[in-house]
Amino acid sequence: MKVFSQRQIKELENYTIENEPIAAIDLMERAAKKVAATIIKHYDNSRGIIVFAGPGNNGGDALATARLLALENYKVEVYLFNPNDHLSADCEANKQRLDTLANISFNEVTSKFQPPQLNNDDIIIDGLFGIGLNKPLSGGFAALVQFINTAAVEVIAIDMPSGLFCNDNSDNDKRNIIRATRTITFHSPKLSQLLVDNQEYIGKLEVVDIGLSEEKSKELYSDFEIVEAEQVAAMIKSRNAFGHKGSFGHALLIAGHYGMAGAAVLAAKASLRSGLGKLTLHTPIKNNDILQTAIPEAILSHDFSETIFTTAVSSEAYNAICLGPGLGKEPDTALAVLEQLQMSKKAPLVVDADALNILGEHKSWLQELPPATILTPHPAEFRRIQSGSTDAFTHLVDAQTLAQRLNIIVILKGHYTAICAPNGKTFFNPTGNSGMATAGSGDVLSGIITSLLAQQYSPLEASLLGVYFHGLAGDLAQADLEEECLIASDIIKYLPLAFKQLKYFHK
Ligand SMILES: NC(=O)C1=CN([C@@H]2O[C@H](COP(=O)(O)OP(=O)(O)OC[C@H]3O[C@@H](n4cnc5c(N)ncnc54)[C@H](O)[C@@H]3O)[C@@H](O)[C@H]2O)[C@@H](O)CC1
Ligand SMILES: Nc1ncnc2c1ncn2[C@@H]1O[C@H](COP(=O)(O)OP(=O)(O)O)[C@@H](O)[C@H]1O
Ligand SMILES: [K+]
Repeated sequence: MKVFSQRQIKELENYTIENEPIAAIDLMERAAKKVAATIIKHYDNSRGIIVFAGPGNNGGDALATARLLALENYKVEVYLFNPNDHLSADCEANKQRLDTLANISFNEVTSKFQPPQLNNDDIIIDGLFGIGLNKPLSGGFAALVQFINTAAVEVIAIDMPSGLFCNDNSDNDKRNIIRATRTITFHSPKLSQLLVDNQEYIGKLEVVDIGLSEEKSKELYSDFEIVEAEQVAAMIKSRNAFGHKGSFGHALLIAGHYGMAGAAVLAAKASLRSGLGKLTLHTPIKNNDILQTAIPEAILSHDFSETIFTTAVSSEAYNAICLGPGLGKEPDTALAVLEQLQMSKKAPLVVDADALNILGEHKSWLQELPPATILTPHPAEFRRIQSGSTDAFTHLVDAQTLAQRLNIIVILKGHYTAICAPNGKTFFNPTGNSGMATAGSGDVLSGIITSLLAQQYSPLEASLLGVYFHGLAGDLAQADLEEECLIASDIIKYLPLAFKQLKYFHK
């Protein structure tokens, strides 16, 4: 599913109006019916509804929704804010349509606003501004947003929480953005709705279909996409019935300083549970007993050091290499990481965890990353290697720039993990849940991706498929175990089910 810009959504709307064809006011009515139906689904008509409408089409949606709810016997109080004595045509038309209804209290605010008394179980509908916002809110609208945000009632935003831009909010004044309980957005999620920073404004996101042209949606190009099950299911290779362990790749995992052998176990198990033929695990000598016991399927390669990684390994024998889980950051390990990067030009490479932290301390070494390398930073790791910013949109842009500059893939982990490809495209992953916010989940992901790389999936396929599988296994685990109880090993335990679900997606 593509994620469209504000301009593209407008284009889609105009195309639909001209070619369906449908009058703009009827498209607004269709949108409002979806909003009203969603509200009716969640809240019965004992709840008082206070509608705040702005002067544009978002306000028009809000007025139409107010009318539809009043017709369902909700008690509705409307405030239409029209400080410049100018309403969009369809907002004006919906204002006229309200006139015919007796059971709505309607107030048009042109200058002074007397805030209403609110009861605790009232619901505010925020229809001030949608995707047409063109500058941060200020003045009277900012004051109104602050009033709404201090009210102890549920707030439902239409299309966007008012004050939030569709893309970049890094310079926005965050005090002047509606903090909604629920946002009902039209057609598809907007970019800012996928970013962690904005969740406190969006609340629960619901996407409603308002019948915009599918033909035009297909035609429009977007750099941003949300991955779909069908798309990744189609990537899965069939397994040769006559295949032997050499047919399914030999991966090298360099992981686990003494005291962090668990990271190596998790990555190793996840790789073997994802179709890999053979795994060599390079690790300090002291990890021998625990690893031989915990993961007998892996072949061990011992470092010269008892406790840390100090010696790079020739990449010749391997189809994929993973460098980083639980590696530590000792100076000798850092030098070995540099050497490993220089020696890994032949096999596709995944760089994770402490190997990323080492790159953060030696930024010039990023130049040594072989083309098509996959980096898997969580936000703190990404800050160390690339971006001083704490803003999620800036992170995304910086990750895209890094991927393009070094011709690599950057997987920015989190809810809606962003997979930034070297050609400028970014894919958001829809699977996964907060139960996966538990130590070791990232090691599992590196293991899965490395395994897929070794099986000859392209770096982009391995990233998209790996991240999707990881999240799906987490979701299946969560369905049985509850988020609170999930640990990283459970993600591995549910990988077989995740594979099954995707492999038989089309059957
Ligand atoms: N795009 C679609 O497919 C559809 C859109 N609809 C609605 O239309 C909305 C977009 O409508 P509009 O383009 O009229 O835009 P909005 O209603 O979001 O806001 C535009 C109005 O607000 C003013 N404005 C923008 N930023 C301001 C600021 N910081 N301070 C004060 N005034 C400001 C603009 O000058 C304009 O008058 C969508 O969010 C959605 O709610 C629906 O009616 C139906 C379908
Ligand atoms: N709330 C969440 N929703 C979806 N996925 C999540 C969530 N929290 C964490 N994850 C996933 O779990 C993994 C955590 O990785 P990471 O932070 O590197 O863990 P660790 O370093 O402990 O192994 C990432 O793949 C991330 O996308
Ligand atoms: K809104």
